[in-house]
Order: sequence, then structure tokens, then C-alpha cells
Amino acid sequence: MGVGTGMAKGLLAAVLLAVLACGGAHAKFSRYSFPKDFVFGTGSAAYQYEGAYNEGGKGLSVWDNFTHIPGKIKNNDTGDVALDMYHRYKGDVQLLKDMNMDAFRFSIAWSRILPTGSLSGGINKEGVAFYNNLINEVIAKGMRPFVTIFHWDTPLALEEKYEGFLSENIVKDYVDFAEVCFKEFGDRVKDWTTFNEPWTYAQRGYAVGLFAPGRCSPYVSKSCFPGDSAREPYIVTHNIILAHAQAVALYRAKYQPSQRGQIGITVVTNWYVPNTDSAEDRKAVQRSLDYIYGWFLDTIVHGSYPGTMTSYLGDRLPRFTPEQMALVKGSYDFIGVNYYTGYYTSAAAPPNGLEQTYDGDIRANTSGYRDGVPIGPPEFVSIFFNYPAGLRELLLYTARRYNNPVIYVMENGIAEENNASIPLEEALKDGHRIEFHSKHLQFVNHAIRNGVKVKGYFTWTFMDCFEWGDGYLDRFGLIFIDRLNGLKRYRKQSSYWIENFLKR
Ligand SMILES: N=C(Cc1ccccc1)N[C@@H]1O[C@H](CO[C@@H]2OC[C@@H](O)[C@H](O)[C@H]2O)[C@@H](O)[C@H](O)[C@H]1O
Repeated sequence: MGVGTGMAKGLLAAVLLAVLACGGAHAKFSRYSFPKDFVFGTGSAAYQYEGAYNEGGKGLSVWDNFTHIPGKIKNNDTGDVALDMYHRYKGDVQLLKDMNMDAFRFSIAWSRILPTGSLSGGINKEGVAFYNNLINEVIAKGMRPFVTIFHWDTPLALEEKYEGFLSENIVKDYVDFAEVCFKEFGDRVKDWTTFNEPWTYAQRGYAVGLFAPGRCSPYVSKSCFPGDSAREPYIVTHNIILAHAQAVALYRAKYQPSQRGQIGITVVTNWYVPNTDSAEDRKAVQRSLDYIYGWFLDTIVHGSYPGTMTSYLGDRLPRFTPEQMALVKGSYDFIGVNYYTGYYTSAAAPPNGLEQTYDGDIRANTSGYRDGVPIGPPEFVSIFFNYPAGLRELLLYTARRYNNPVIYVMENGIAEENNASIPLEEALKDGHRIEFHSKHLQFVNHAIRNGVKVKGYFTWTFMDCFEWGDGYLDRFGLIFIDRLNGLKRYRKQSSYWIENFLKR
């Protein structure tokens, strides 16, 4: 046998061994490329999926109100009916099972449980029954319910009573709501998330006013409700962190010992790459990460808001008392991370002193482009760029900066346009989604091999749903919803891909 042939065979054997080492007996990239206890799932949220907005004893939320104001949402879409999951959940849970999902992430509508937002207003038994039925269906199909307690749908009654999260009164009402959830569902729900993306609620709701409750400074936009973009985002976030910490403390003291579940928070961030290697641009990257991600994680992990915030914001940044900080620091068993896109970032001067805003405080310009070249293929959602390496960098950064916590990637996904002129069979061909999730999972796998404790990955989203400011324009789902024909569910190609990827 010639030397060349021998070397070729040796090389082939080495490659084969490497591949098998990655996936064990399963050579192709699949669930077997991940640790045995790794959880694969897909996500949803109450307002975006349930519909039945004024049915079954449910009270109104700030999103029920906001979407009924003309001009706030594209095409004036609302979540009044959404995907009608409230009535169709059994068939929907079967679709999850058909895709071999390990878990289903969903949120509980606060005003479906407490219609007035406060415990004193009474518990809505029909609301409790709906979530018991959903949880039982998920478990009966062999899946884990990953439950988010708050996914932006603040009870309208609390907004009207004391301006919602602008008031510290919200802390007690939120903790009372969370306790009803622990009591009613905690015997079967073992994976709790207190808040989904508090950054989005604060920034979109109070800095730019594009999401409910739609407040901002008049100099930011005349179409907002009058607010203060320079102070309210910090007040809201402070109250969210206090509410989160008190709910975790309650769960740990009263429910975790017997129910033996875990509790955490889900935060969103982008991955930022300096536009140049200059010190100024690299500092702008750190500020960008601190003001969206460190705002929450520095605080609950290290017990202080990031230095880039405390050193710049003065009295605009609320302070924790020592007693409060004792509850805040360490208030997580895991961190949920939502990731969609990367950006290039360069240093920017602060806006003129009179028109301060949360976004201006960051003193950074971000763009998906550098010298006209995109950081990754631009997506239908114009602010997102397909940048899978950013997820690995983000996970490595999180492990380094935040004591290597347990992490779940709670949201990661890509949308195509909701375009009624595309024939159905064409619309179901979502190869871009297969490529997106496969690539991002490969980078998650790489992070795990580098020691990051990622324990799960949830696609955003399960089915094409109500996408906040975009209404029904964006299709993020594995399942196509035909809004022109009775909300019929159709499996996209990616749903078959993931079924095969997850096959045991
Ligand atoms: N939507 C966000 C945060 C956000 C907000 C505005 C622009 C970009 C990103 N985060 C998660 O993204 C998912 C996708 O969000 C869409 O992203 C593009 C936006 O244009 C669209 O309005 C938003 O719904 C949401 O459905 C989840 O409920 C939410 O947890």
C-alpha cells in the first residue's frame, strides 16, 4: 500500500473518529451532538398567542389597550384573537409533540389570573383552569412547561391605578401574582422565569414609546404619551429588578424546598463588534453591552448596576438599599438569554444636555454594516442580521463576566414576510430558517465545548404570531398560520427538519 494511500486512510479514520466523538454513534449534527440533559424547545407568549382577550373572566392588559389605539401597530393589528391558542391549545401541543420537542415555553397573562392586577380583586378561576389544562396537556405529551410569569402584559387596571412599573406599588402586586402561579402550578411547573426581556419593556415602552404603555419624552416623539425618556426607563427597570428579586426570595423560602423547581430571568442582548479597533469604539461596545445586558446581569450577579451606568447617570439611576441588594444579588438559578442579531458599534457624543434619553446615554452608534458590508446576511426584519458567531461570543462573554451561570437560550429565530401573494406551498419552504437554527445551534455547541453551561435552546417561535409593533407582518414560526383561512396551522419545512434533528 503506497504511503499516500496509507496517509489518506489514516486521515479519513481521524476525521471519522472526530465526527463520531462529536455525535457519538450519531455522526450527523443532531440532538446527540449535545449533552444528554440538554433541553430543546420552542417559545411563545400569552398576548402573542392566546387571543380570547376579553373572555374567560380575563381583565384587560396594557397591550389590549395599546393595540386598540389607531396607528400604534402596523395595519392596526391586535392580539384580540391572535392564534386563538386559548381554544386550540390541545392541537397545538400535539404539534409540539410531533416535532419531538422536549419543552414548551409560554407565559401566563397576569390579568387572566388577577383581572384587576391585585390579589384583593380576586383570582379568576377560569384563568387558573386554562393554564392548568395547558400545563397538564404539555406534561401528558411528555414535555416540560417552561413558564414565564411576565411577558409585558401588565394589567391595565394597575397602569391606571398607579402607572404600573413606574410605581414601587407594582412590586407587591407582582409578587402576589407570582405566588398564585407558584401555588396553583408549581407542583408541575419546575422551570420558572420571572420576567421576559425587561430591557425591551423599559426601552420600547418608556424610552421610545413604540411598545405599551407607549411613553416617551415629547422631544423623542410627539406620538408617545408624555413621559421622560431620560428617567422612566431607569425607574421601571429598578422596580422590575426589585419585583424579580422578591419573587425569587419568596419562591426559595416557601416553594422551592417542596416543589424543587428552578427560577431565573430572561434578558435580551445583541452582540456588538467595534467598528474600529480604537479604544473609543471598544469602550462603546462595553457601554452597549452594559446598558442592555449588564443593566440586569451585573446587578443580579455582582450586586451593582454597571460602572458605566453609575458613573454617568447620577441621580437618574435609582439606588438599592442594602436590604434590597441582599435580595437582588444572586437572585437566579439560571439566566435566560434571547439573541437575534449582531451589530458594529462606534463611539458617539452624548446628545445635547437638554434632551437626554436612555439611548443617548449609551453614547454609541450601532449599525448592521461596516463600510457598507453587513455583519451577516440582512434579514426580512430590517434591524436583524444573521450572525450566528455572535451567539457563541455572547455565551462565552456571559460565562466569563457572570461566574459561568447555567444558561438557557430562550429565544433565537428569524422571520420571513407575511405576504398573502406567495402561494401556500411556497410559503412553507423556509430553508432560511433551517440554516439559521442549524448554524446557531452549531455555535451553541461550540460554546458548550468551551465550558459554557448552556442547558437548553428554544426557537423563536413555535407558530407565526402577533409580533408587537409589527403586528402579523413577521412570520417567525416553525408552523405557518393561515390568517385568511380560520387560523389553520400548516407545518413549514423547518418543522420537519427540527422533528428529525430531535428524533431519539
Ligand atoms: N421583540 C423583542 C425585542 C425587540 C423589540 C423591538 C425590536 C427588536 C427586538 N424580543 C423578543 O423578540 C421576538 C421577536 O420580536 C420581533 O422582533 C422584530 C420586531 O420588529 C417585532 O416588532 C418584534 O415583535 C418577540 O416576539 C418576543 O416576544 C420578544 O421576547
